Amino acid sequence: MLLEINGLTGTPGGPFRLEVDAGECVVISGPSGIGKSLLLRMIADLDENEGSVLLSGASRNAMPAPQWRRQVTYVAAESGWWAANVREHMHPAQSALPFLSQLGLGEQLLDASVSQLSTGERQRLALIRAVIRKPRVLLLDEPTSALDEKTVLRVEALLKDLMASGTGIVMVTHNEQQAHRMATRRYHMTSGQLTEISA
Ligand SMILES: Nc1ncnc2c1ncn2[C@@H]1O[C@H](COP(=O)(O)OP(=O)(O)OP(=O)(O)O)[C@@H](O)[C@H]1O
Repeated sequence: MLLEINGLTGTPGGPFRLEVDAGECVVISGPSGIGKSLLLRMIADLDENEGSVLLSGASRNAMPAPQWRRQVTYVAAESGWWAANVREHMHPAQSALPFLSQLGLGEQLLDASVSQLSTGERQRLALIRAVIRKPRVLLLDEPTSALDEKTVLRVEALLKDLMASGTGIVMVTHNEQQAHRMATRRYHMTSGQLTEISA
């Protein structure tokens, strides 16, 4: 098993149990404000939590937090940027090029100022920024909420490529059609609990 979560508890409730195999996309849906983002943040160890989280059998507790987050990467619905230009966030910038093209973004965006990006550009660039670091698990929070339908499908195609190469994905989405297209397994979140539903 790629990611094994047991007894995870924190602000959004729990104990949560969740397993994600290599190449899987586990979709979590549920009412607004129920704690879906907080659950993803707990898995990435960004907020206080307790419980067992294993990556290929290795405990999260046995590695420094930056190393964990590099392998199990949270991509927020609204991304934070720490430098003025896009390029400064892409390491190495060259590796972003094929993804820019796949997601319908021009190369010149690498030299754009973050403050001038459209919401949809920022959303796709935040995903690319995460993907080029080759995480083993992606925790995606509403990854296409700002995108038009055609671009949503481009992002989904990229995610399916990543799944085919063994990446595990946990995705929070309110988009029912997207859940249907992407999910290998689905959960519904209600107050403090996850219930498996049919994919
Ligand atoms: N750091 C925090 N500590 C305590 N409560 C928080 C914290 N951050 C958010 N909350 C609250 O916890 C609840 C769950 O927030 P969360 O963002 O996880 O919801 P969500 O299910 O992802 O909602 P949406 O679908 O609207 O994005 C909200 O009521 C929110 O205000």
